[in-house]
Amino acid sequence: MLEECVLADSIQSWRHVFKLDPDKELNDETLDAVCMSGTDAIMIGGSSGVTYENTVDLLSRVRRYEVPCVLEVSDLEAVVPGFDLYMIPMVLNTTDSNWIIGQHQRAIEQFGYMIPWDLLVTEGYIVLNGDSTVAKLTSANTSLSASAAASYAQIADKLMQLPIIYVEYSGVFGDMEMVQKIHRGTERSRVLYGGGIVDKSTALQAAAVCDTIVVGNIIYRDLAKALETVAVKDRV
Ligand SMILES: CC(C)=CCC/C(C)=C/CC/C(C)=C/CC/C(C)=C/CC/C(C)=C/CC/C(C)=C/CC/C(C)=C/COP(=O)(O)OP(=O)(O)O
Ligand SMILES: O=P(O)(O)OC[C@@H](O)CO
Ligand SMILES: [Mg+2]
Repeated sequence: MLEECVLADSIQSWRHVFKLDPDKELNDETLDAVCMSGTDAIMIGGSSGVTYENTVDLLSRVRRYEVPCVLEVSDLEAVVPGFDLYMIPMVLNTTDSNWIIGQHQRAIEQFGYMIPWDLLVTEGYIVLNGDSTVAKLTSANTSLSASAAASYAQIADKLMQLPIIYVEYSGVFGDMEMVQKIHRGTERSRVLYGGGIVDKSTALQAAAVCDTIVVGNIIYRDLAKALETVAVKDRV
């Protein structure tokens, strides 16, 4: 559990994050290896099938460990108290305002005075894998040139001053030149990259062009390969 005074600032030092999906089965042995791996944080989230029940269940299991645990909010029904931080995605390249501000407006109206604002961290998502569930769900315009993607990132960094830009290729390894261009054009926002990191090699390639890598699906397919990715923490 993080100390309150360093909560939101702590993301500035993260190099590696494991993302766990409450909608997927994970045995205790695998969870133990993930939580004890040396990763900087566990992010709980998914784009479908996330419920209050499966989120509470996973949080309570991760809480047996000291590693920070944050919730990436994708569904209001699954907002569970007790996380270290709440990551709030806004999809910058959506064609439907619901995914950039609509759900957020309704959430704030519904939760009102209960919102622990200090624990909320906004993520400007740039969704780039057109075949992913998240791209389809959010009607993202994924056919972007590198300069178009970089300009979305500059909106997040300079106009909106968001703490995080999340370059999301969920399911496939992305275009590292594009990620590098996004990163180079960003001054203040931390650039997270996720998608198709499946071993030490892909982890190192991605880590070279962003601030923080996020590793998801491989945990469920090949634990040993997933654990290799933590090696990025040894490199500057
Ligand atoms: C008392 C207490 C604890 C209160 C909590 C306070 C709180 C958190 C209040 C809510 C404040 C707020 C503004 C909430 C926003 C609500 C909301 C639902 C916003 C919409 C978020 C959004 C844009 C969702 C779209 C999907 C998305 C971007 C999800 C992020 C995670 C993601 C991309 C997972 C990928 O999942 P995966 O399953 O791997 O996907 P693929 O199948 O595509 O591979
Ligand atoms: O599941 P993968 O492809 O590793 O992607 C991680 C994360 O960016 C998903 O939101
Ligand atoms: Mg996933």
